[in-house]
Amino acid sequence: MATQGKNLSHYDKDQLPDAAAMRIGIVVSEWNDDITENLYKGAVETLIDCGVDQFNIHRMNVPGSFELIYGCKTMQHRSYPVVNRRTKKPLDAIIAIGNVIRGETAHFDFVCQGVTQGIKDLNLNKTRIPVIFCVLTDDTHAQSAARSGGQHGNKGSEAAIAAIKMAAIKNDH
Ligand SMILES: Nc1c(NC[C@H](O)[C@H](O)[C@H](O)CO)[nH]c(=O)[nH]c1=O
Ligand SMILES: CC(=O)[C@@H](O)COP(=O)(O)O
Repeated sequence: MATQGKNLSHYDKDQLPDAAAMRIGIVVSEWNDDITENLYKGAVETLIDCGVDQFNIHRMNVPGSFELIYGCKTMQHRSYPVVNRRTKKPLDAIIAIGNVIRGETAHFDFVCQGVTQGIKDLNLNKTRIPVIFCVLTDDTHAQSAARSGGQHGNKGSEAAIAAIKMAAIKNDH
């Protein structure tokens, strides 16, 4: 089902695992920040609505979507200082937030392919911390706006739900 057939912000809290003790990292690209900030807002609001403590949500900014790979890897390996200094416990999941909009050249295709493959690879490494793909790859700004708090909901909210579900899988195995 394409996004047009569903609302990205719809979820049922009663169907989710307990997220009260979860620690979530969010890496945010600064390219198209009008879109990525809305995605971040949607993700944080949903995480808190589902029981995640706001002090257990850790943010990192990177220049563009291609740098999401390095930023998420840094968080995974716990070298990032923001990870809970007191408990020194690793994160339970990471959300990668970006927005790539097609331009005049093939750069769009290479950035999208690179980020997709890079984030896929991060889900295969030894840290076992899942990285959620919250990268809008659209032909127009209007499509991105519709998916970051517009008529189709907010992909940031969808990513927050995925992060909670995957964190539970990580912690149960
Ligand atoms: N055109 C977009 C980019 N391009 C920048 C790359 O992501 C990267 O930062 C640069 O190539 C340096 O390594 N990034 C986006 O996130 N969105 C775009 O639309
Ligand atoms: C995805 C991009 O890097 C793209 O927005 C850059 O635009 P252009 O292809 O016109 O240089």
